[in-house]
Formats: sequence, C-alpha cells, structure tokens
Amino acid sequence: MSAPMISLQGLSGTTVFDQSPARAKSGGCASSSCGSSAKPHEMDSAVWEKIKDHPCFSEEAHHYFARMHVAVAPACNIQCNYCNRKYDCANESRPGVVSERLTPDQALRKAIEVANQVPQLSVLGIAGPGDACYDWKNTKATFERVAKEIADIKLCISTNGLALPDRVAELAEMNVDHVTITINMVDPRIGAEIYPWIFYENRRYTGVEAATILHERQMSGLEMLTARGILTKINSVMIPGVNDEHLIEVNKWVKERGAFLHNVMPLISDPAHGTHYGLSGQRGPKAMELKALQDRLEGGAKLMRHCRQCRADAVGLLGEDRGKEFTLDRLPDKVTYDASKRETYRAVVARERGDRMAAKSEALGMVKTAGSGKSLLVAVATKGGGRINEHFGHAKEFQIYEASPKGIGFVGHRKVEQYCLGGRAEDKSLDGVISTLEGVDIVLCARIGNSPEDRLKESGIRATDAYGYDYIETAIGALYAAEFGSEPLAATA
Ligand SMILES: C[S@@+](CC[C@H](N)C(=O)[O-])C[C@H]1O[C@@H](n2cnc3c(N)ncnc32)[C@H](O)[C@@H]1O
Ligand code: SF4
Ligand code: SF4
Repeated sequence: MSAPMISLQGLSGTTVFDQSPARAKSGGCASSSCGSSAKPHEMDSAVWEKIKDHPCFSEEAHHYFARMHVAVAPACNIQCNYCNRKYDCANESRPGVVSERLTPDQALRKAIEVANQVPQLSVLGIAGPGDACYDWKNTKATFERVAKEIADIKLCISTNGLALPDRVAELAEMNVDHVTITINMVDPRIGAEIYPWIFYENRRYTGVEAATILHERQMSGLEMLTARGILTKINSVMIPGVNDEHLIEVNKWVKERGAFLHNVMPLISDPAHGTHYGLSGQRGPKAMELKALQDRLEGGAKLMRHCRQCRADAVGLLGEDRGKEFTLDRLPDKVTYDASKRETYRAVVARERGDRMAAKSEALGMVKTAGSGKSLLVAVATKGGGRINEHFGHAKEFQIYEASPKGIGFVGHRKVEQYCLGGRAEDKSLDGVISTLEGVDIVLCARIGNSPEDRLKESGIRATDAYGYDYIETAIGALYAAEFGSEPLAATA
C-alpha cells in the first residue's frame, strides 16, 4: 500500500521530485525558510556554502542538484593503463566516454540550454576525455564564457595533477572552488605499474622516473589548492593486486595535505575498451571488495561513496543521464539564459531540504534500538528529493543505506537493468535485480507488484511500498526501530 503521488513539477513539465500529500500540504517546518538548516553541526559555514549545492562534494546535495560535463579539453599529458581516450559509445556510462567533443563556444551554448531546461543544474565540470589543466586554453576559455553568462554556476575540473601546480593561481582567480585530482599511488614503484609514460616539460618519461614526477606534482598541486581554500576531492581507481592495499597509504597522505574527500572508484576493465588493462585481463574489484576497502578507510580522509563514475558528457542528477537530450544537433542556434526556473527550484528545494533534515533528526531522536549491535542493509528506489519515490520496476539503480546503532549512513548504490519497460515486465531482468541486491535485507520503493515482491521474498529479500513517498531516513529509522527495539540511534552527518 502506498500514498498517492503528488508531483512538484519541474517548472517545465519535468518532475523535480515526488512527495506525499501530507508533506505537500505541510508547507514546511520552522526551519524550512533557510536551506542552510541542512548543514551538519560540525561543519564550518564557509565550507558548507561551497558544497551545499554540489552533488559530488555533498551526498546530501546529490538528492537535489545536478551536474553537467562538457568535453572541451581532449589533450592529455599522461597515459593511464585503464584509459583509452578514443573509445566512444553512446550507450555506455563510464568515465572518459563521450559522444561529441565541444569547442568553448559550443560548450557555452549547451550550458545555457541545459541551465534553461534542467532547473537542478548547479555545476559545470570538465572531466575528460583528456586533462583540463593540460589542455588549459580550452578549459579557461570555456570557464570564462560560462561564468560570464551563468554567474551562479559552480565550475569544477578533474585532473591527473601533472599540470595542476601551473594552474592553481588562475583557478583561484576564476573562483573555481572544487578540484578533483586522480591520485592512484604515493609510491612511484606502484605508479610505474599504472602509468606507462608521462609527457612533462617537452619530454616523455617512463617507469619509476615518470611516476616520481607525477607523484611530486600531485602532492604539490594538492598542497597549493589547500593553501588557497579550494576544496579537493581525490579520485583513486582501485586496481586489485596493483594498488588496492596501497590506497590506505594514499588516504593518509591526502588527508595530511588537506583533501576534503577521497573517492575510491572501482576499475572498469573490459577488453572491448582497448585499454592496456582491458586487453591484459586485469579485473576490477567486486562490489563487496570495494566496500570492504572503503570500510577500512573510515576514520581517515572523508570518503565519497555516492560517485556514479559518469560519462564525460553526463547531464542531470547523479544516477540519471539526460546527455542525449542535449547533443549539438538538438541545441537551438541561439540561446539566451533565463535564470527563472533555477531560482524557483532553489526556493522549493531550500524548504524541502530543511523539512527533510528536521524530519531526519526527529526520526533519529525518537527511534530506539535494543542496543543489539545489529545492522540493516536497505535498498531504496528514489528519483531524487531524498524520498522513496521510484517504482520498483522503473528503478535503474538502488541507493544502499546501512542502519546500525551508529546511525543511518549512505553506503553506495547498485545499478540494475530496469525490470519493467513500457508496462512489460522482464523475468530475466528481475533475476539480475535480485542478484544485484544480494546481501540487502529490505527494499523500499514507491510501488511494487505482488509478483516481484514474492520473487524477492523467495530470495530472502523483503520489499515494501508501505513507506512510499516518505523521506528515506524517516522510513529507515522507523523500520529499524520496529525490528530491533529501543536504544536511541545517533544521526550521522
Ligand atoms: C576520464 S578522467 C578525466 C580527468 C583527468 N584526465 C584524470 O584522469 O583525472 C576522469 C576520471 O575517470 C577515471 N577513469 C578513467 N578510466 C577509468 C576506468 N577504466 N575505470 C575507473 N576509472 C576510470 C580517472 O581515473 C579519473 O579519475
Ligand atoms: S589522465 Fe585522465 S584522460 Fe589522461 S589517460 Fe589518464 S584517465 Fe585518461
Ligand atoms: S564521476 Fe563521480 S565525482 Fe564526477 S560527476 Fe560523476 S558522481 Fe560526481
């Protein structure tokens, strides 16, 4: 049983997020006039201002805000054994893959059109293929043009770090507050297994010498960004048998140098991609291996666990990709930025976020556990807004939460093939969904039919739509309390 759906329309016919009738009528809580009510208590206000609308730097923000990537900087100064910059596939979602490269002027036209059509848009990033700091002329031209037209968009880059120290001053001048550096090693002997060559100061270097230069430049770039108050996220690709154990050391080094987040991402490796690792049979980690490493890293540099390893031309909320709606052939020749949809959306979201955080604290304060030390792994079907508002059969991913006496934490997501397409349910896809949900105790969704519910049950996974359209943490807190009894749960940030 679930509550009927009320949609807050996305100001252009797009659903922003769906909420229950009760919440829709409530008009918000006492704190709802201010979006900053979602700020974790221990966080510095200046830092919160920088991350509160950034879907990658704040897990909480990713329920509401979207990013777009523009592929304007194709040249690269290093070779990674996991990357083939020539690979292009319109249907594949993974880093570096892109269907069309853009000039800075085309990127501006696209950014304006996306900002006009996607009210959730808050960030424009350059994330390959290629390196934004090395292909600097294109990066700079794009940022200058976009910042002039869309003043309140956040600019963000992803870099391997080799050319970063040369660009920090200009990044600061352009008010770039968020930089991602890929750091896969702090020991050049391990680096030599990941990078066949680098190109630095007009020379090609190989082996340990190349990795030593890369390492030194990465560390100094990170220190320079930290000194200027620019927030850094460190991406590390987890490569089993090469750097998996070593990432514990990497986490320590980047924490000491002020990294804001550490994003340990699984290697994606397939012979069809034509990469060195793909062709040599190097495997990526299994979901449980990644989680085990992430769990060991808890307590070090704060982890990002909600990365979706997006395409280099991704558009939309993390986990959805609307990039195909904004290809060059679909863009109008002339576009004029209209801020109204984004402004209205922000006002709605500020209220909604305040409500959700208040509801979360309320739920966590009231919930009691038996102090049993037990944990509950919950898979949530959501399409944004921090609510359980996606039908089981329509979900393309489930967000995974862990509830335990420590609190309720987001621990990752699992991608699935959509089970129900155009009203037709596919048994084969359901088998895939069930195996992907291995280890999950309960699935929360807006709606589920009897047949998939029974099939999940046969595999030991419960599913319910009884909490449809509720806030995620409210439902999980209530569930946990119902299952395990009566000790208070602490909220996690
Ligand atoms: C495509 S790169 C572009 C930005 C920049 N050149 C860099 O390497 O940081 C963006 C991110 O994708 C990651 N990436 C590329 N290929 C990958 C793969 N096969 N598996 C996992 N991550 C990958 C990179 O390590 C990097 O963190
Ligand atoms: S640095 Fe980035 S773009 Fe260059 S080869 Fe490595 S992953 Fe690809
Ligand atoms: S790849 Fe990860 S960090 Fe980059 S935009 Fe996607 S979710 Fe954010």
